[in-house]
Amino acid sequence: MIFFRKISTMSLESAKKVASIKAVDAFLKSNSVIGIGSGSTIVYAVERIAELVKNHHWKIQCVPTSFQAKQLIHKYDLPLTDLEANPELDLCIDGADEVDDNLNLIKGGGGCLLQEKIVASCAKTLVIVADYTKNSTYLGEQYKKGIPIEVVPMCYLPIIKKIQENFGGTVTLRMAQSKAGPVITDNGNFIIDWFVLDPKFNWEKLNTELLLMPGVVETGLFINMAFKAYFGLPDGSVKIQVRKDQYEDEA
Ligand SMILES: O=C[C@H](O)[C@H](O)[C@H](O)COP(=O)(O)O
Repeated sequence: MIFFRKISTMSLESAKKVASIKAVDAFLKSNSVIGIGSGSTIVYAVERIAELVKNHHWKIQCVPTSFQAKQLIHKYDLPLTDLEANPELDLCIDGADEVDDNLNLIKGGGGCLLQEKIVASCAKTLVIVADYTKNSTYLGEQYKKGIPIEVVPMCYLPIIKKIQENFGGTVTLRMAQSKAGPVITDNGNFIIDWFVLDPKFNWEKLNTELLLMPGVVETGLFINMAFKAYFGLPDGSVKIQVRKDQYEDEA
């Protein structure tokens, strides 16, 4: 039993790695400013970025999307920058918790959605790297942990109540694992997770309505933002998916 579990964990990690390598090889160019996403998959992308930068003496600058991303940039000795020095990015590469068939995303499973969305919104191109478990037809098909929403701490309870009353489902405050109390984001806020994943939802409209609620800082719904997603598959190959309204100029 233990043996089989180990095999399946290894293949998931390899899937993250092959997807990351393929995406970075396709999109990374010298003299560019890159947004670095957060999570476990992005680690492989940063590893590959560092390899290419070192081997080809490329010049790039990296904008982090979280404390973790900043640490990764330092670890791999990549040049760190920010949106003040570089308000426009050439590329942002990031992971996702789920990707639907038109490249709408759920993000924030690791609590990093706000800076991720800001940095992605400043990039010409957002590329997603993920393993095969993230590749869904609709949001909520496989990701069962709810939609992460970052909120101002003082009003987490009224927001929970309003979301439940207005949209249904249940919303929970995300609690920390190794600390008493809630998860505190890199921005000093709380995360609530909304458990209603109805495939019939108009996610764009819903996202706008959530963002209009005072105290909601950002949602983990990334609608019409990603250009291309790379999914590592169990057999070692990579599936590439492009947003339907985008012109495909690179296979
Ligand atoms: O808050 C976390 C971020 O949105 C991550 O990009 C997302 O959770 C995917 O992470 P992972 O690559 O670990 O699945």
